[in-house]
Amino acid sequence: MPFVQTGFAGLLIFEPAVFEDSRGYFFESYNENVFREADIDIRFVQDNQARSSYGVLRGMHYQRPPYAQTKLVRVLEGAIWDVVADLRRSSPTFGQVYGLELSAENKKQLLVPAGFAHGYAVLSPTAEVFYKCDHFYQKASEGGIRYDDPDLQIDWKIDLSRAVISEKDLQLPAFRGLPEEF
Ligand SMILES: Cc1cn([C@H]2C[C@H](O)[C@@H](COP(=O)(O)OP(=O)(O)O[C@H]3O[C@H](C)C(=O)[C@H](O)[C@H]3O)O2)c(=O)[nH]c1=O
Repeated sequence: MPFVQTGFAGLLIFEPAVFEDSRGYFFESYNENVFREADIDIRFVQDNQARSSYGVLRGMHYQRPPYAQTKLVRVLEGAIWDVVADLRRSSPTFGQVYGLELSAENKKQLLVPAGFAHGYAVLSPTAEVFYKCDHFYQKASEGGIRYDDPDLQIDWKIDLSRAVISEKDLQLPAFRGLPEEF
C-alpha cells in the first residue's frame, strides 16, 4: 500500500514504487488509478513549481473555501522540511502541526487535504518543489499564518537567523483569532 497514515485525517504520505536499474531509476510520480484504488477521489487541475535556495521559508498558506486546495507535494531537486497545520475546527488534530522531510532522494510525497495551512523551509543549497492542486489559484481567497506563530511552535529545521521570507509572509496573522474557515 503506497499510502502511509500520519495520524491526521486525510493527510497521507505517498511512497511511489521506484524501479532502479543500471541506468538509474523510473517511477510513476502520479497515477490517478493508484489514488482511486485507495478511495482517494481527486481531480488535480493545476501544477505548481517553485525553486528556492537554502533557508527560503514559504508559508504558512491556504486558500479559503470554496477555493481551498488539496495538494500533492513532492521535491524534484534537493530537500525541504514540509509543514502543515490542521485548521479544521472539527478535527481531533485541530491546531496541531505535522512536518517531514521531502526530498529528491526519498521521493516521498505529501497529500495535504483542504483545511490545512502549508509551508516549507529549504534544507539543501537549492530545491525544486512541485505540487499538484485540485483547485485553481484564487489570489483573493488566500489566507495564511505567520511562520513563527507562538501557538503552532513550528520547528522549521533551519537556522531562522538565515531564513529568507517574503514581505507578504512576514505580515501574515497569528493562528489565534483566525476566523473559522474550515
Ligand atoms: C501560489 C501561486 C502564486 N502565483 C503567483 C503570485 C505571485 O506573483 C507569485 C509568487 O506567489 P507566492 O509568493 O504566493 O508564492 P509562494 O510563497 O511559494 O506560495 C505558495 O507557498 C505555499 C508553500 C503553498 O502551499 C501555496 O501553494 C502557495 O501559497 O506567483 C500564481 O500565479 N499562481 C499560484 O498558484
